[in-house]
Amino acid sequence: MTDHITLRRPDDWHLHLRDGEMLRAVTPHSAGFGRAIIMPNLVPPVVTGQQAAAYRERILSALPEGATFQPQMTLYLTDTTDPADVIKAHQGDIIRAVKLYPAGATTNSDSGVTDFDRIRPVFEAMAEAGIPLCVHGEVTDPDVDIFDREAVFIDRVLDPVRRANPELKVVMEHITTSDGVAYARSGENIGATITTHHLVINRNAIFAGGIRPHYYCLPIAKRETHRLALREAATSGDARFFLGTDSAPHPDRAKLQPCGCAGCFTAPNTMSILAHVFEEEGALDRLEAFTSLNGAAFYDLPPNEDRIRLTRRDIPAEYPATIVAGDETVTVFDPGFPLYWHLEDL
Ligand SMILES: NC(=O)N[C@@H](CC(=O)O)C(=O)O
Ligand SMILES: [Zn+2]
Ligand SMILES: [Zn+2]
Repeated sequence: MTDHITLRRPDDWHLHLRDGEMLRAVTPHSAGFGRAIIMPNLVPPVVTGQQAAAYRERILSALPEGATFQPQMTLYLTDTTDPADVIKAHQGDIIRAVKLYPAGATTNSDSGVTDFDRIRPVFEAMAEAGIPLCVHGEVTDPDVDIFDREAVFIDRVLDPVRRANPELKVVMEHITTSDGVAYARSGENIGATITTHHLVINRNAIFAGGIRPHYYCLPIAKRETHRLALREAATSGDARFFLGTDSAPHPDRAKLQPCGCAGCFTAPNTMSILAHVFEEEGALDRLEAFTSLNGAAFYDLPPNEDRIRLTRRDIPAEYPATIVAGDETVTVFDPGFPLYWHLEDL
């Protein structure tokens, strides 16, 4: 049995680091990644190049000594985003991508896009400059069942946007369904991130013996057939699929509420969980493609040069059940199985 694997340093193509005390508490847990696409859904959101540059500095100051982590910033697209500002921020090497949240789809998305016609000039400018659009792909129509919102988004929004802008590079963020997998496979200029937790849990986990707020995230976990489709895609080696953990910390106080926040905090144990999943699928030799090669290639970046090692030991890796952020605690995602793969920095 394989007992260790060496990978190029992984990247996380979808990450929430928040701000303030939370930023300082969670950033060290992602510092072992080479790069990460940093989500802009702060309060208020990161909408200008200037705000992205300032946020980048705050992230860099929260890194532990010696970390090589490079935050890749994004702008939060609104109905009033100025195409010229997007282009300028990209040319100035401040941003790597632009993030589309349909208004109201998820955490801190109130300023998201309500009118796709108004932002057409932004898409055109991005397509021309080769700036990827990262999409939270769920419709917000309350008449659409929450488990169908991704599939309906593909038909009603994503496919029309891509037909109107075939040159626009699009990342379907945190896909959760076989529909998402099939759509990502269907065309050009498209990629899809898959989270760690959606490879592990299906929707039963949210209701196992009672309500489990720490397994509630958006898009919500779907039925088992979809989890299996995600596993197949992630472990297939297909270059269109890559890791975006969507590690999304919330204070436990905000999760454990009558109306609790969506998000799973997976940064501390992601690589150990992924090694477990890929081993179960007999695909350890394709873990590096998923975590360290495919995403970089999509973003036209070279893979990281340095390496990490994962070693399988008899004693499970230890990780904290919660971390402290100022006066708050944040619960770490519990995959429900022991983690025998230990991560070492080389
Ligand atoms: N994934 C989540 O459940 N939550 C994310 C937002 C998002 O990525 O949609 C967050 O910012 O908390
Ligand atoms: Zn999202
Ligand atoms: Zn997210």
